Amino acid sequence: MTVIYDRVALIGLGLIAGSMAHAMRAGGLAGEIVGYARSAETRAVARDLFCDRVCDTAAEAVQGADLVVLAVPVGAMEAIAIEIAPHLKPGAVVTDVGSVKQAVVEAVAPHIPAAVQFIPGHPLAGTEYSGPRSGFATLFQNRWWLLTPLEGTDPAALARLRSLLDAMGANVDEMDVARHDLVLAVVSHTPHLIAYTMVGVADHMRRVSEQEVVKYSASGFRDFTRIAASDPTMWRDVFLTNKDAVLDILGRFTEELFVLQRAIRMGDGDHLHAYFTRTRAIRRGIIEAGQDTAAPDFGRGVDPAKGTAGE
Ligand SMILES: NC(=O)C1=CN([C@@H]2O[C@H](COP(=O)(O)OP(=O)(O)OC[C@H]3O[C@@H](n4cnc5c(N)ncnc54)[C@H](O)[C@@H]3O)[C@@H](O)[C@H]2O)C=CC1
Ligand SMILES: O=C(O)C(=O)Cc1ccc(O)cc1
Repeated sequence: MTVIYDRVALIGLGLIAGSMAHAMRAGGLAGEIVGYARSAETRAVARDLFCDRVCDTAAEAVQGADLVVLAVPVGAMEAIAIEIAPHLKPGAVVTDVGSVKQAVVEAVAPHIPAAVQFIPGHPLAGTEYSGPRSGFATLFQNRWWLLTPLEGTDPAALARLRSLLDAMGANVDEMDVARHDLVLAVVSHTPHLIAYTMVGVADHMRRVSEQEVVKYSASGFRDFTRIAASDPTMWRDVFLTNKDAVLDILGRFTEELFVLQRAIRMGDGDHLHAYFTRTRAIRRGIIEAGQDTAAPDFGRGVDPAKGTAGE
């Protein structure tokens, strides 16, 4: 039980902020946890469940805070940064948890005073649930937490933030901002878009085939529905702000899809078999690297590297 920051301010009190607060409380990592959310109802729930104190404005919440965490949708970051900037304590650290980094850096960094360090971050951990009741202390256990420090970041401030994330159970890594957005477009953003699309197709089908799609949905589709139940505001902002990287990956995805489509049409079993053998090896590589719990799980719940994947 070592206090790492005397006062932590959480701006936005949903899944991620709530999980951070639970984890900090469980580990005794913060002297005081102060929170701000737009709605009085969210503030009241957060006060009951995980905040020591809540404030009616973000400006008030950050006063005297040693660490400020921006945990709102990516599109809301700039307005918050503008509001809190004049009230930040010199020497404080501001971090964020947004799923996209370039857009957040552009929206937030220009407003942060020189006496305050801004260290952007992103936990690769989440669920399809949102809001102040959805958080839990173990969300970040053995999950990646990527930091994308900017030029001139104070090494001591970075080390302190890393020690907090570490104490919450996360595996911390540092990455360049642009690389982060490209990698996340591959492992998280585009897969989410594909899930949204597939569930949309099934919804359309349901109108044709009545209840069968829901009744007989096997686990591949059920995983898609879980992902497609994620917060619409958050994901709208992800796609609007990581536009270039997602469009790049989506272009590659459609090219591959057309090749597979043609192989099916032509009855080219050899092509399909070779392709699926290659993708199975990628899954095996993830398991062997011990990363199966630290990466977003878009899998079918059955491990093809260990047994039969059929159902
Ligand atoms: N949900 C997930 O699986 C993950 C989310 N993230 C990122 O974390 C951030 C927060 O996400 P969650 O905690 O999941 O969301 P959430 O929906 O559970 O909580 C968001 C909070 O922000 C507040 N908020 C929303 N719009 C706002 C606005 N315009 N102005 C001020 N406050 C506003 C909401 O009232 C709520 O308190 C997002 O930037 C998201 O990209 C990062 C990793 C995983
Ligand atoms: O629930 C899932 O499968 C996720 O992929 C969680 C997630 C969502 C958004 C992120 O930026 C990081 C992780």
